[in-house]
Amino acid sequence: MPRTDAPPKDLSAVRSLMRLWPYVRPVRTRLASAAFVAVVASCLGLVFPLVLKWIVDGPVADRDTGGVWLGAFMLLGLGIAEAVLFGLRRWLVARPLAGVEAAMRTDLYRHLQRLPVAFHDRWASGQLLSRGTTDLMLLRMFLAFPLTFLLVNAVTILAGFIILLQQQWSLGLVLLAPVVPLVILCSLFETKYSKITRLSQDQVGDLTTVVEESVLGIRIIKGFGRHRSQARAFRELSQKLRGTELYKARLLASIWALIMTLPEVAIGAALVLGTVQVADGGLSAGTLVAFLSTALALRWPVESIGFLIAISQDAATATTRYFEVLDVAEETDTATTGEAAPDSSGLVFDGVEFHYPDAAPDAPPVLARIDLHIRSGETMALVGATGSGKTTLTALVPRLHEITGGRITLDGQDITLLSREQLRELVSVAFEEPTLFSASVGENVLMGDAGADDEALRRALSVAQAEFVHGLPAGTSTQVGEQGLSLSGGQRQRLALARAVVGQPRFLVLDDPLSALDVHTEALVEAALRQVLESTTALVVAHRPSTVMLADRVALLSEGRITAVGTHHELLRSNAEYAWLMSGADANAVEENA
Ligand SMILES: Nc1ncnc2c1ncn2[C@@H]1O[C@H](COP(=O)(O)OP(=O)(O)OP(=O)(O)O)[C@@H](O)[C@H]1O
Repeated sequence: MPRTDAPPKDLSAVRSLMRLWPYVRPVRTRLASAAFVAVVASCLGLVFPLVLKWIVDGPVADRDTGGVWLGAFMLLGLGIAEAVLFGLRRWLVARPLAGVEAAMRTDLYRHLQRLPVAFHDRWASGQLLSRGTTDLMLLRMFLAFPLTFLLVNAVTILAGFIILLQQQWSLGLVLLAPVVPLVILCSLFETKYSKITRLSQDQVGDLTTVVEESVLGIRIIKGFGRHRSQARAFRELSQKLRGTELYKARLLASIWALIMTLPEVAIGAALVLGTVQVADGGLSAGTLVAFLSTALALRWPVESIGFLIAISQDAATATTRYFEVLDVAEETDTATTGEAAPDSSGLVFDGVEFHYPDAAPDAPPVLARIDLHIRSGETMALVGATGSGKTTLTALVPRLHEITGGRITLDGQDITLLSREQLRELVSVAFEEPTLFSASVGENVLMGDAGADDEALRRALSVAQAEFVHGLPAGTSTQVGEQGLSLSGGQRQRLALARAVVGQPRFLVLDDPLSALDVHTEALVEAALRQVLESTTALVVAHRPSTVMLADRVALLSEGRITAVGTHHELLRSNAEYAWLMSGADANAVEENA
């Protein structure tokens, strides 16, 4: 399973979250208004004790029933106003935050499409999926709730303590006493929690990868009766995640217990001291009621801090994980206008060298000193033992991987100096593993040339001997299932071939495109392909003599080097490795047909 390669950057939570600013900027007015409304609503909660003080020291002490009713209506009005303001806050943030999440998800998807193949080789798909789903959901939750409430609670606590100190400064100081230990405890908690939250989110990514692999590989799992071992592997991973989540919960529970206990003890102490002061006549009963009501009103803002810090830390980790992907450089376009005018020299590999970015530094290159000239209009077959580097060589032409030495030219133009758009117009590819998308048959083929018309589609289907599509329930509009799994391997390969030829490219790169066809269909496709190859310059990876026969010449790739070039018959006579490879293929073909 490929894994992520980005080392987690040790950014503080605030610095990580600051990176969200470009996405939050467009909705900053709404968010600021929502925060303002929430601050007002929360501070309204602090007015209740003042009204209570007025009721106790005024109408209750004076036995004024009318005054008590007036106080009760004031309290009711305050309650309604508080509820309406909190509702307004929710309404203000809901729509813009859904927009922020959608914009971030779109950017991530767009960026993933532009990242080099080497990146996708290294990163597990589940890690990318979890960043685009759970991580973004965490971020939306953070922007909707903790971001506002950290501010709201801070303002409320500040305002509350000013009121408390004004009412009775000595009791206020008693309540302030737990602040210092709480700040120290919260900062210790944050450090521990940030590590465990990173681990948990990475484990969610690993779990997503396993689910995705199992769903895509369900045929293999069932075919080999591996469902029990797969389920066991999944259980082990989910147990690990469960352990991490339980540890997280324990951490959260312990900080929450401390955050709740210390203020409660302080309130208890203030209550005892306050009662003594009332008994001594140094404090009015109304002031003590107001004081204690204010302290109780501050309980939730204080107690929720642990929970808010935890969600903020989850969000900071999610932000780091999101930007780990977004910070990876996209493929660059180095197109220059001063490039030589095209000639008709065909496809030339000139001293090409390549090693995979993740290969060990001392490992020999996968391809070394490749010099190969495929003349304009010529078809060159590429033959070699398994693992000799054929697929790698074909992937270099459309720049799925960047060469690490030498150069490749198409009709005299260096491929690294062409824009990717120009390159895609010149070169078409079909791989051994034909990938189709959840779209109609026609749309899948037209991916090869978005501007192609119905006539071009019909011609491409005919060339690839894919006329079976006309017999499908909705013809070319028939939807193919995920990854084309509703079609047979041979049908998928023919559609992939049709996709490669639909744009009538000048250069065609085919990686053993006929491997999944039966002998009769292969003969038909070959006949049609022969016509296409006449008008293009082609490099075709071939394993069987029948495919080699389509080519004008053959290049033999051996351990990453071109060791012989010639016609099929020349090489059969003069090259033992080639003769062995071809006879091996023959033997296989005989076995297959037996
Ligand atoms: N993404 C990758 N990262 C590192 N090494 C790779 C990667 N892909 C392939 N290789 C290595 O490069 C070498 C050549 O692989 P390649 O797929 O090009 O061979 P091939 O000739 O096409 O084989 P086959 O005929 O079996 O398809 C192999 O040793 C393989 O292990």
